[in-house]
Amino acid sequence: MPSSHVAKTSSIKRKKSAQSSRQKKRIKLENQSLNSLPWTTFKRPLVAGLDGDDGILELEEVDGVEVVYEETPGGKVVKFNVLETVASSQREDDVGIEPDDGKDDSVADAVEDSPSFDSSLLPEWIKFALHPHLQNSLHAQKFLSPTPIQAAALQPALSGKDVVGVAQTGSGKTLAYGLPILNQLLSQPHLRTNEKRRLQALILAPTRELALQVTSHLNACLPVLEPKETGGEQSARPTKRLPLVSCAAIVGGMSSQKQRRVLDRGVDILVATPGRLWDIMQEDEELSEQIKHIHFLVLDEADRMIEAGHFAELDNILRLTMRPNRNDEIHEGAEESDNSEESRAPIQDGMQTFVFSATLSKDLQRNLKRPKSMKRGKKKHHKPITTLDDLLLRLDFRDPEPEIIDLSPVGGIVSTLQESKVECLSGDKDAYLYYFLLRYPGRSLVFLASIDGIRRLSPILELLHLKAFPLHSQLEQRQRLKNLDRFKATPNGILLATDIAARGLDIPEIDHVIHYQIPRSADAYIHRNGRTARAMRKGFSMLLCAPDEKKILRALFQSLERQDTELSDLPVELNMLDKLKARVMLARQIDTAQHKVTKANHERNWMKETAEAMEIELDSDFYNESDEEKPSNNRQRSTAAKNSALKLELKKLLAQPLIVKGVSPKYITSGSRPIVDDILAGNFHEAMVGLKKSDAGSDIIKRKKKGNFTKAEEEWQGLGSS
Ligand SMILES: Nc1ncnc2c1ncn2[C@@H]1O[C@H](COP(=O)(O)OP(=O)(O)OP(=O)(O)O)[C@@H](O)[C@H]1O
Repeated sequence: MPSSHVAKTSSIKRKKSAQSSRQKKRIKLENQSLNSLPWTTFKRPLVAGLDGDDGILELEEVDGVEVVYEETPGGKVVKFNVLETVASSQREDDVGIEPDDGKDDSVADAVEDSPSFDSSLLPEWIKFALHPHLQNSLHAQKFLSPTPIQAAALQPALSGKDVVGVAQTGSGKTLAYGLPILNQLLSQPHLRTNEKRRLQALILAPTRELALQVTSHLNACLPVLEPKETGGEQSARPTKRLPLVSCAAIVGGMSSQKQRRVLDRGVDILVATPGRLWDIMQEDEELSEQIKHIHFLVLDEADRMIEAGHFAELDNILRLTMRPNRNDEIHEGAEESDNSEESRAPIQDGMQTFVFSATLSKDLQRNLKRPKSMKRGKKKHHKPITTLDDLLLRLDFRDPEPEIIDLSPVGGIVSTLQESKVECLSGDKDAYLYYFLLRYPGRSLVFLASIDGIRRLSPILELLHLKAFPLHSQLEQRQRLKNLDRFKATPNGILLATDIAARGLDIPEIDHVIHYQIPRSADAYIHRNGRTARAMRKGFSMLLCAPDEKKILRALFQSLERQDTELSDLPVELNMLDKLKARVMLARQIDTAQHKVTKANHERNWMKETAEAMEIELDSDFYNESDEEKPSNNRQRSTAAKNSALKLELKKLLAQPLIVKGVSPKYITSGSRPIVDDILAGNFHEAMVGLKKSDAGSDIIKRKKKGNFTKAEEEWQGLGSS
């Protein structure tokens, strides 16, 4: 069992022994295999307890199971007896609802729980006639009206059409495709049977985090069926309630054993990253077979899936969803598929396809509109897919005229977003970033071009007492999720991320997005910015632009059909910046010195360990030299002393108040910038004496003269605070 996935069998035993033997006798026992036990995720606090857990990402427990050791001729055998009357609630947290084997007759109970809903409470949703469960959850989540993309996509999707939806980041695309799927599944007769569920919908997402997020988002719209109390002797024990619709995630980096178990029990909706899904499909013919018969196929952030290099897996998975004749056409001339025989099996003809993204080119949308015959003619000469256009043109839309809904704003600007830039030398970027983070406290997501950049910046910000968490592909999955959790739970937290965090992540209340380097493409710029200003909230983005990046910035804006001059310059208190530069310099020096010591120690230890392992004797020179580097020797002591001195100096600098030019902290009513009124009004900046508390967007607006505002800035002023 992987370390990230530990079963709490000890607690099972405890719980079991606490029961009265009288009750035990009355309960019928059924022997089951380990994988078919009614596992449920063990709820742990979000942040507390994350440390010291040996990196365990997720715990599972089973309730009502007796572990029995049986003596057999072959030795001792462990058996698991499940108490038939007992089962736990099936709701899982981030990985989705884990459905059961469907043998329990409480399914009918679940269906009877269908609530009625007073639709007049949600007048804006009435015309979609959604299932009462969905209306209930929309109301509970305070989604009182559909977002524009939901309003536009729901009608065609509910009436069975294929939909390609393009809408700005944070505009509610997940439910634009999710509600039609959930609506259909909630109304299906299969819920009234005890059969194992067959896969109905497959949602493909480019990253693990996005797949998990989509799963939670959909699960949040499903009713939570409380365990039902049974009367009489067993009244203390709840009976199992099956989820009406089960939605689970299959992603890399998490226990594949558990994910297989979830699949074995049957799910209605599978949200997956192509890589892990394909891995599992290789060993699970039944799953491949089920995918051929799905009713809904969704590609979320399809363009990113191409960037992430999931071509082969994606292509293989998509082939299974094609009708046989279409599959032949598309792959004519291409390599023979491993599944060519299977792909001739009858396919679910009524499959609906939904493709959603914030960025799909107009050309592509036009191409999708073209008659099928033209597309086919063109495809015959095509090589294997390498672009999004290739991929989408290969999708086997059953609908001859997929509904194309493009609500993307011109140039990708979200109206609630205020964009800005700071032009500075490369070497000054750390200081400007530090200035921004101190001047405008809030939750900030900083995008860097490389993992090395994150590794360099992370300790510097820590030395400056800022709470920064890294997120990049070389971190283990559990560390990635941990850091995301910490970032979400830390007020004024900072996430240092590569473009892995650019798409789809819906982290509430990100106030600022900072581009430490110019993003590689216009799409990346749009998606990165899309992590803030979501769901009509205000957001702010800032680009740090070095002289050699200006050309790239201009080109990037040209491809967005915009001018880079539209970006406002962030006002900066330059004398404050000088003080911050000194702190940053010191932090860098300390980090470099620490890095040198760690590196030297690593190398020395490595040499010694390798020599020992290979039973080689090292030269006496090595010991003489390395003796000099022992912690007790002079050189080491002097390095340590230097480091301590630097740290002390930084400590002093950090303790000194940052005072704006013209302010007299002693005589607060005098000086060229009297601060008494701000102090009395409680409107003073805590870290920078002499400045008012404010947000970056308002500071830009204040500096501009009336009439010089861009359209976006005018709209931004009309919004309330976020
Ligand atoms: N009808 C609604 N009313 C209010 N909030 C909503 C509504 N629908 C969705 N939301 C909220 O809006 C936020 C953004 O939704 P979602 O993640 O689906 O956006 P998206 O368009 O997929 O973004 P991205 O392109 O960045 O992936 C979520 O927090 C979601 O809960």
